[in-house]
Amino acid sequence: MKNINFSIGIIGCGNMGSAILRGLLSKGVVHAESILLNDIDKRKLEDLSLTSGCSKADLDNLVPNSDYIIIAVKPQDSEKLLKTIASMTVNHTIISVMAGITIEKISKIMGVHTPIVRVMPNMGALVKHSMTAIAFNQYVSNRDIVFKIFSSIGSVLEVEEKDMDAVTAVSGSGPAYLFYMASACFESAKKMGLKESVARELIVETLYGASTILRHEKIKSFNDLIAGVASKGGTTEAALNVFNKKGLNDIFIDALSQAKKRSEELNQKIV
Ligand SMILES: NC(=O)C1=CN([C@@H]2O[C@H](COP(=O)(O)OP(=O)(O)OC[C@H]3O[C@@H](n4cnc5c(N)ncnc54)[C@H](O)[C@@H]3O)[C@@H](O)[C@H]2O)C=CC1
Ligand SMILES: O=C(O)[C@@H]1CCC=N1
Repeated sequence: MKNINFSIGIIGCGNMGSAILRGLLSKGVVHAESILLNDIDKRKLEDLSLTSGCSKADLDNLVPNSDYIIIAVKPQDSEKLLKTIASMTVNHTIISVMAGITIEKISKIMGVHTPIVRVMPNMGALVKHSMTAIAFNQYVSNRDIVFKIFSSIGSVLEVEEKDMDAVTAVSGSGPAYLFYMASACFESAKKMGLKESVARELIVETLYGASTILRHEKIKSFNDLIAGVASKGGTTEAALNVFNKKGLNDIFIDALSQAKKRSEELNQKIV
């Protein structure tokens, strides 16, 4: 990817902030010298700075020297931080990856004309397979750069901001649902007497194969894909009958709607 001349500040270098950083560097979107890092956890910051070659910076150094500021702290930690950086920003583009916090809330603190991007990536970012949804306010002029930043960690999709809480429930939290399912299959495999190493290999490769099929067969319905596995009167059908009888579909609907509701609640917790 062609290197472009702009600078990025990342505030919050935990799971998501550091995954974005690695994507940016490995895809050559910006050089390490053009990225500044900030985190209240000094040890984490030191380690990441050493391994990435990016400088650490206090906020009063990071903000004036970054064109794009990525906020990757927990939503609950954001209000004080946003208030602190509000007085230092001029023409900066603020990119929030925080669950729940709306563009309206951020602009209330940062100023109404501030260019703001609300982004929802996911943990696929660790292996450059994030599904990242992006919503802009009207003041963002350089959308291409935002797409480039997040293309470095996987796929990107522009969405309407009103859909972001649902997106968060579906793809933001989504990897955890699949890990949960993997864990449930693992427990069940062990109960049936399989060795842990065997069970893990079976589950991991099965998920990998199934997600690869999903990607290749984008136009096939999910039900057709299920039908391709489940023979009439066979083993899969026996398992699916239990899912249906116990209402697993409704459990998913309930669970994801709780995740969406929580995203909305997080927004109520600031200003
Ligand atoms: N982990 C995930 O799968 C996803 C997370 N997100 C969002 O990304 C954000 C970060 O989540 P994670 O990386 O998982 O959390 P994390 O806890 O791993 O990282 C947050 C980092 O922010 C730092 N921090 C806290 N207050 C700070 C402050 N005032 N100034 C500077 N640094 C500060 C913490 O020390 C920590 O290193 C959250 O808002 C979350 O909603 C979005 C999509 C997926
Ligand atoms: O659980 C959370 O709140 C964050 C947002 C999506 C994934 N992790």
